[in-house]
Amino acid sequence: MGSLPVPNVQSLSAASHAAADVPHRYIRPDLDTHPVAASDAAVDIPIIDFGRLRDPKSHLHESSKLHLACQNWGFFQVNALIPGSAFPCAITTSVVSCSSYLQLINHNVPTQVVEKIRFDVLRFFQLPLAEKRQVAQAAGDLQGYGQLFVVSEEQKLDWADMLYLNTQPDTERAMRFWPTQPPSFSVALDNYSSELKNLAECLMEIMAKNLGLGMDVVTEKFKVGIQSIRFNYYPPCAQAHKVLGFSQHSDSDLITFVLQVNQVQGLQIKRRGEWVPVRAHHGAFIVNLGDIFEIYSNGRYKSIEHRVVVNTEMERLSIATFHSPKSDAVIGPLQEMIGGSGAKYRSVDHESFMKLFFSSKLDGKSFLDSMRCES
Ligand SMILES: O=C(O)CCC(=O)C(=O)O
Ligand SMILES: [Fe+2]
Repeated sequence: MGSLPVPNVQSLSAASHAAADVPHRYIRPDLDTHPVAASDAAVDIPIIDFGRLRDPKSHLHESSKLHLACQNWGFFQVNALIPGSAFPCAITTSVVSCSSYLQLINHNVPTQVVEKIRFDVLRFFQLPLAEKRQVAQAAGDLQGYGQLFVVSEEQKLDWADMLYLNTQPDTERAMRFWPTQPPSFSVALDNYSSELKNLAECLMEIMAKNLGLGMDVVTEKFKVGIQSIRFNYYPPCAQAHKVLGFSQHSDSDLITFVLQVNQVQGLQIKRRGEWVPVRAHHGAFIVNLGDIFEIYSNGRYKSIEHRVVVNTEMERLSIATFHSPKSDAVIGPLQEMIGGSGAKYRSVDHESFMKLFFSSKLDGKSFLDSMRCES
């Protein structure tokens, strides 16, 4: 697997003060042709209360709201702020539905766990390049500091650097890629990883039940087998409107949680042919379903196409946490989901699925399209 070596974008950004300094491999001439909705397009955020989801008296009502939102969009926002507080206290989740997000409030992921990883990742990317390179990707490896999805010398490149690590199970951790600076990074990441795994399993259980699946399927298919975390660093760019921080793609996994580390927006989701900016609240998790969820549900819940734009003045940072089934799982429509219309996707083993994903250039949902059965 692995990715072709490319320049460090943080250094490029520091060196390219004028528009003409941005190398042509990052410039996308067709970017203007993709319509972008006004930045106030994402309004009316419906709220799902996680407490109400767990309360037998209100569960039915809340989970049917969640189901509708998943069916229509498959995009969530998990907000860690309570009104009037300078610090996040309770995690709230919102799901983007047809014209809105949906928020799930009252979820108790400890504030300090979120704040600690946010603080440490900022400190990591502020280190001098030589120090960050202590955990540089090795040739042929996905994990470490560098880039992913670069498969040819011709393709356009993303204006970003990243650090990618396997975090669950412990046996998948390659500690040589875990930063030792700042010194608290590993503990902060370990804590964050466990909390997010629990949160992912909680939400997936409710979603699977909403699809009519029994506890046996939940245990077999919706437990987190593999979790990996990608720290994204998008430096400012003198030609921000001509580059992308992250090419359009859908995630390959079951469910992803994105934490925007600082207050610079940039994530956009595709809705009815238009790119819609996602306004992440401070301390919010943005949750989206990945391709495996779409395949498992035989297309009832869809993964969502998204991309990241960058800023002329300010850096942007995010942490994306991916949850996939166990490595020996079969990735294909669940028997219970196939129904009369037949399987819409092929079944493959998880390893082949991941190899295929990481050896492709990111291009919208084209990877998932390659998994569709001929009709
Ligand atoms: O930076 C973001 O907001 C999104 C990152 C993302 O889509 C990813 O890491 O897969
Ligand atoms: Fe993504």
